[in-house]
Amino acid sequence: MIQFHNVSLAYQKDATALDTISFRAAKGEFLFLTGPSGAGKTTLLKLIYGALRPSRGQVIVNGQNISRLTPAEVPFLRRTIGVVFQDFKLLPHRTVFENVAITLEVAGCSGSDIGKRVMHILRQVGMEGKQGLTPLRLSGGEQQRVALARALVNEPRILLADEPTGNLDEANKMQILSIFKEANVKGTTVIVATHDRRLIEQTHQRVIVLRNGCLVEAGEAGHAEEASR
Ligand SMILES: Nc1ncnc2c1ncn2[C@@H]1O[C@H](COP(=O)(O)OP(=O)(O)OP(=O)(O)O)[C@@H](O)[C@H]1O
Repeated sequence: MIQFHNVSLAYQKDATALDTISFRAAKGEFLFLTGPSGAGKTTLLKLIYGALRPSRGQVIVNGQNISRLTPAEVPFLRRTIGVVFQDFKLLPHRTVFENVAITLEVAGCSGSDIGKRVMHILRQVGMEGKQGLTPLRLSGGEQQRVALARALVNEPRILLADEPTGNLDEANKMQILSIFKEANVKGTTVIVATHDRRLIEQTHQRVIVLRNGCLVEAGEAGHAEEASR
């Protein structure tokens, strides 16, 4: 499902953010991406959803080579990937409902379908009753849940989450983690970038460790045969 072959990424000449990274994530796998600040976690996620193209090597997502996608093909790739950004990227003047509905509107769903699905996912993340508020009236943790709802509402094939529990207390962290697990059980491939060692230890999932742009540990592939397809 996701394959990196000797991938390097330099934002500028002589400033390598990722250096010769190779790994595979199988369909339906759940893995953590960790490493110190500046190690390259966000950069790696950006390569998966086509926001960056590798300077060298190949990134293959859903069987497509990211470097070969035309600008018109990128939105189709993105519709299969839900992303929870580190800074949430919620639209400040739209309501919670509208922020989540956007994913479905872009995918061309009908109005009544959108209403049902948005309310269902808002219930799942514990945000029912707050659908009419704008993000500025929400706490950091609530904004994080809305970002998660927006990423999951279209039942993506891949979920990428960048520090998704940063602002949360322990109880809320566990709730978010259980939402990830539920999506994963339904078949979504989940990649979570985090500094949170406790979160990683509690879940016993595969861990990829980056340091200074290099992959220093890739864990065990959960579904090796599927990964090689
Ligand atoms: N847009 C950019 N232009 C230039 N350099 C960048 C850019 N974005 C990131 N970098 C550099 O690339 C390296 C990797 O950054 P990245 O954001 O991927 O790290 P990270 O592991 O996600 O860090 P954090 O845990 O702090 O979010 C860092 O040295 C960073 O300074």
